[in-house]
Order: sequence, then structure tokens, then C-alpha cells
Amino acid sequence: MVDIDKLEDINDKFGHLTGDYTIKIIAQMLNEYLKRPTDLVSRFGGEEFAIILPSTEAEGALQVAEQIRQAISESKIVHNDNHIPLTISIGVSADIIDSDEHPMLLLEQADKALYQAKRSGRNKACYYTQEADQI
Ligand SMILES: Nc1nc2c(ncn2[C@@H]2O[C@H](COP(=O)(O)OP(=O)(O)OP(=O)(O)O)[C@@H](O)[C@H]2O)c(=O)[nH]1
Repeated sequence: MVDIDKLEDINDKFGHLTGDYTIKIIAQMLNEYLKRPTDLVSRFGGEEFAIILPSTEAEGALQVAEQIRQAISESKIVHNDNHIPLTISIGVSADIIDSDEHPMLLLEQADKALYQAKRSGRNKACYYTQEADQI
């Protein structure tokens, strides 16, 4: 799960059209960084995106997440002559899907990892662990 950091502040400071623009830019960048034809990115609510990387283990998924996070935080986004400070937080979970409920569970875990990423300061990619879940 990918969530744009502080989009409300961007909307408030630069206007909603700039907020919309940042969502489009993030969507483009997410697509650019996915390499396999089976990888999928989808907008998931207002300022969230879900990325599905089939047949990818935890380490690989976290690596992709970290690359994307870094690329976005280093990008220089300009809209209407304003420099837009843009970062994202990412929650990663990985597992073998072996039941109908499992995709939902994976999403919930990714959401919890995303919450961790936000709570630990944003502009982070965090992997879901049961230990962190119990804190
Ligand atoms: N411009 C624009 N803003 C949107 C859109 N969808 C959601 N938002 C805004 O995104 C903001 C999300 O606010 P929060 O969930 O508080 O999160 P945030 O400000 O991004 O802060 P954190 O997620 O905590 O880093 C709200 O202000 C929404 O109005 C959209 O399509 N366009």
C-alpha cells in the first residue's frame, strides 16, 4: 500500500489542482518503476495506491518499495512554478495466497505496515511483521 504524505498540506498550500497533479505524477512514477508485465498498480481510494507484485518474495517487494520511495523523494516536482515537496509512505506484506480470504488479509497487513511507516516519520517503506503488529 502506498500513501502520499501530507496531501492535505499540499492541497491547502498549493490548491486542489496541484493536489490532483501530484496524484497523477505519483501514478506515473509507480507505473514506471514496475518492471514485470504481471505487476499491477491501482488507485485505492483518495491518495492511496495498491501495488500487486505476483510471485515476489518479501525481500524483493521491499526492495521495489524502497526504490520507488527514494525516487519519489528525490524527484523535483514543479507545478504552476511551485516546487512541490513530495514523499510517500509504503506498507509491504508478502505471502502465498492459499485461500479466498488471504488477499484481504494481505491488504490488512500492508495497511498496518503503512501505519507503521507513517508513525515512524513518513517517507518510509515498512514491512509487516507480527511482532510490530502486537505493539
Ligand atoms: N487534490 C486531491 N486531494 C485528494 C484527493 N483524494 C483525497 N485527497 C485529499 O487527501 C487528503 C488526505 O488527508 P489525510 O488522510 O489526513 O492524509 P495526509 O494529509 O495525506 O497526511 P498523511 O497521510 O498522514 O501523511 C485529504 O485532504 C483529501 O482531501 C484527490 O483526488 N485530489
